[in-house]
Amino acid sequence: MNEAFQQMAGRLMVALDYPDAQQAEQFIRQLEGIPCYIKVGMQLFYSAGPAFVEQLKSRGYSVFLDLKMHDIPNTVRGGAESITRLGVDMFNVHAAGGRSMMAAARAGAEAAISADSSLAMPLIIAVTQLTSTDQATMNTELGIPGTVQDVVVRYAQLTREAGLDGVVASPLEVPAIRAVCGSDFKTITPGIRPAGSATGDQSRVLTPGQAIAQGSSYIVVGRPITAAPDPRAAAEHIIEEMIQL
Ligand SMILES: O=C(O)c1cc(=O)[nH]c(=O)n1[C@@H]1O[C@H](COP(=O)(O)O)[C@@H](O)[C@H]1O
Repeated sequence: MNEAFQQMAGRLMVALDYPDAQQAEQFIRQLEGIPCYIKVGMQLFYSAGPAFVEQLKSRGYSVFLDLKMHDIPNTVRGGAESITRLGVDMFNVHAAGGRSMMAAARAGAEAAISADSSLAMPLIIAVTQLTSTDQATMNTELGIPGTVQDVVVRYAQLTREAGLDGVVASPLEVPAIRAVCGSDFKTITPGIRPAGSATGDQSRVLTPGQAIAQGSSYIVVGRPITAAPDPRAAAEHIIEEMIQL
């Protein structure tokens, strides 16, 4: 495993969308030695709980806890404080909760850090428009007018003004986000589909190489790795593609 591979592996977030700790653990063992980021989402967290996250951290993994908080500011503040105590590297909220809700997430994380100086400040990220949402759904079902790209950029600006570190968006929108929010503002991009793989419920997709070429800070990949006949080979193939572009 050369240096370029190791560095790029750190920009691959593998979504551990499994029903329980045992199945998640079996999968992780197949990726042993690949220094990728691990994303724990609702399915696994609601089943395996904080203990599983703490165990990943004690084994040296970088962990993105994807619980997409969206609630009143006081509740999100408390949630962010509890999440930060788990020692995760990144967590997220919905930008649709608004500026004060996002600022409350930051305040909660800061409260946890000031109570325990052994903790590091996690990156706090806001979801703009889910990558499963297409233009028609956003306009008609959600009642939000305009293009997806314009709405995503507006949410990204609001996220930045609220003091958060970056957004979740499709890789398609990354150049527009970077143009407005700058290159230090993180872009976390799911909606990744290697050429020829099933899109499933995702709408706004690009390949791993295209996403890196667009400027994504991190790409999030679930089923193209977890459902592959050989997950380790699938992950390695994706990292090689990321390096080449
Ligand atoms: O916040 C996320 O991670 C997220 C936001 C979004 O807009 N779209 C999205 O797919 N995700 C997550 O990214 C992962 C994508 O998984 P796959 O579609 O299987 O590659 C899932 O765990 C989703 O929960």
